[in-house]
Amino acid sequence: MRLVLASNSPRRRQLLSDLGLPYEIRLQEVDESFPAHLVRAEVAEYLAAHKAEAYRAALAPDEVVLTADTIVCLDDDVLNKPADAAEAIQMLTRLQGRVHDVYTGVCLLTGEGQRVVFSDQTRVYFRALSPAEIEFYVQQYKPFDKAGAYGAQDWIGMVAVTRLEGSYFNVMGLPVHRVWEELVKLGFGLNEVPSLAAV
Ligand SMILES: Cc1cn([C@H]2C[C@H](O)[C@@H](COP(=O)(O)OP(=O)(O)OP(=O)(O)O)O2)c(=O)[nH]c1=O
Repeated sequence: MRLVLASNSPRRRQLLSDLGLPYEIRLQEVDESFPAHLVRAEVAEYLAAHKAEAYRAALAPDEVVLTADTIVCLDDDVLNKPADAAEAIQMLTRLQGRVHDVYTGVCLLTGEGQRVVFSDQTRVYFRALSPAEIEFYVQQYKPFDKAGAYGAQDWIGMVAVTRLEGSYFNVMGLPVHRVWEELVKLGFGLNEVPSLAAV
């Protein structure tokens, strides 16, 4: 089986590399809109599965494509990527001092048509941030490629996140523990992970 990662996200590439399984990148433009009636956990799974469908026709029988989508949920709202600095500041002003949930949906689709879709939830606690801290973060880090306008792995993660319930890697964009578990079921294994001596 050969693994294909269909993702533009540098965090997902890094996490999958750290997991140790060899993979190839494949990319195609996919629309990221979703039906309004879906509830939170369903949105991430829907988008991950929707992304995978774009690759189905071109998959070789021995390939499995991995797609994912991360969303940030606050109250009843889904926060996607901010369009500009003003929207990023607005999102972070809402998130500061609050608890929110991050969902990452993942789809694994094999060339033979087997499809596994799952999602993971992490609860993230933010302490109160000052307007100056929020503005500093947005100006310096320009988090426009990140759901909810923040990266738990960068400066704001250090100064704002006081507590996590669930997987940290899930917040970064890939619930690697679940990905590993499902890939093992599909036939991947330790024999594909290079030993430390060989790295
Ligand atoms: C909440 C949070 C999100 N993110 C990132 C993960 C995702 O890359 C991004 C959410 O956008 P996604 O639409 O999930 O992913 P993407 O468009 O970057 O990549 P692709 O669709 O090609 O796979 O936000 C962080 O890096 N850190 C965080 O703490």
